[in-house]
Amino acid sequence: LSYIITFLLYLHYYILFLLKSTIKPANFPPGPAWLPIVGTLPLIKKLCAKYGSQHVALDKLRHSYNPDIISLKFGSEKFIVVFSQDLIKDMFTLKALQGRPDNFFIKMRTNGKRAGVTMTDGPLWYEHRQFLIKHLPQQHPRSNEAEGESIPNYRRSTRILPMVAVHSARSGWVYGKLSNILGLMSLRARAFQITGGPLGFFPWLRFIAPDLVGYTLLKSLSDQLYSLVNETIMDHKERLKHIGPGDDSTPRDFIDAFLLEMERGNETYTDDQLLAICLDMFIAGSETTSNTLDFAFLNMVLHPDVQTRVQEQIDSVLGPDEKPTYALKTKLPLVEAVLLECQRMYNVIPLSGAHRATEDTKLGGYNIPKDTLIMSCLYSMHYNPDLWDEPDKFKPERFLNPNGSFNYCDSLYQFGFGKRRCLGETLARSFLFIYFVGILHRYKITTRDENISRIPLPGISISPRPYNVILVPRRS
Ligand code: HEM
Repeated sequence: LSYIITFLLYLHYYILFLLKSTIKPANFPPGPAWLPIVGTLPLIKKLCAKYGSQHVALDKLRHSYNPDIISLKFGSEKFIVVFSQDLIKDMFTLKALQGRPDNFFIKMRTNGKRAGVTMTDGPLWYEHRQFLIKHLPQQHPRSNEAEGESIPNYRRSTRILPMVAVHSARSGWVYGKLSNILGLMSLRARAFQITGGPLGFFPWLRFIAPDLVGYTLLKSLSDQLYSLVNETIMDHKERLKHIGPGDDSTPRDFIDAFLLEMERGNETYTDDQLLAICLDMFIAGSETTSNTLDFAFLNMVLHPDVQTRVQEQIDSVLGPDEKPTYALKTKLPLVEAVLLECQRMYNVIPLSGAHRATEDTKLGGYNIPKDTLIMSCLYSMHYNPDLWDEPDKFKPERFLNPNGSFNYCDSLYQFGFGKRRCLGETLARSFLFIYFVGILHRYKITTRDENISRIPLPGISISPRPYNVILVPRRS
């Protein structure tokens, strides 16, 4: 009898627990009902299947609740998604909303530890973000190499950009070791949505269906990245053995600078933290930059008239044998306008990485309890007809004044905003500019493919569906 009573008691508590998990906090933003255990996961999965991607699904869903802000629940994690420019700005600037989530999916990148910059918060994040900004090159150090790039190589080059950022070795050295890892990174970007999916909320699924939930892929990627970055760090350590710790003039790159700081005894500067930062750079900077450039070339194929105008402007400032540099930016306003319009229409991170409330706070008049996760749907903002005239149309001229000069616009948040704004922004912008100009200077890009899709492939970062192009050299 005592067994039965114990069982019934447990069952009672379990049912109470299940019921409690469906109750929303007071004055929480509106959203779909929460089911026990899974929350709103099944609904979002269904909407993703219907609309093809998470950002479009959420953009549609908001109209049934509040077009500016909605709430969701994935497993036990409470999520808020914001859509209007005002609330997105608040999310990026309110001090209480600058934390990062701390779940299994996120910690898998760093061998189960909370380390690095992109997914940490508090004093560790602040200190290391500042250090990284100080030691990152603000432009591609070998920008002139773009001039010699062939189309097949530009993707590879942009994808190793993060390695170039932390490590000053010749790119050729890095290329040789990276091809497999770059392939895995693409698979990772396609296999997951920005929220991490079921693996983030139900980590035990990795024991039941490791392939299905993406665990095998993530493990293989993090093992290979770890080994590559570790090898690079070991090379740096070997060299620094012969150099005194007090010698500030020696750092060749970010890794050197970090190792010297370790030698000075600064205790948050550890091997794990250095590895994690290098991995962060790969994950944050690789697919984002190369996919942005892919979209830019896609738009040149789709809009040959714009391509011709861009080439005319490039030819007016760059001789046939000259190499592009980032300094040309002010002389090529149309190039800037085209690149920004591509980033508006095909923002590679349409749902920005999640922030976490570090204390109870308010957003848009609603209560946001501590540890709630918040994402901004940049896609909705970049297609908001109140901010953009005919947002579905490719119109680079929206970034130009009537006299053809560049027209700044403050409603484009492709790099985020506020204290967590992308710290690779300048590097990425210089890369995009130099490769875009370098390739259009040399080639006319056309296609015979009549069925090029404008609908991106979904994932953590979106990318164009594969398309065929013909490259016609512009000079013999
Ligand atoms: C076109 C290319 C890129 C785009 C569109 C992009 C976009 C973004 C966005 C939207 C964020 C999130 C801001 C937030 O959560 O509030 C971010 C963060 C970040 N990005 Fe980028 N990024 C790009 C390239 C790069 C590159 C090349 C690097 C480094 C080499 C980089 C490093 C980072 C880092 C470290 C963070 C985290 C900052 C933090 O949490 O403090 N990104 N990026």
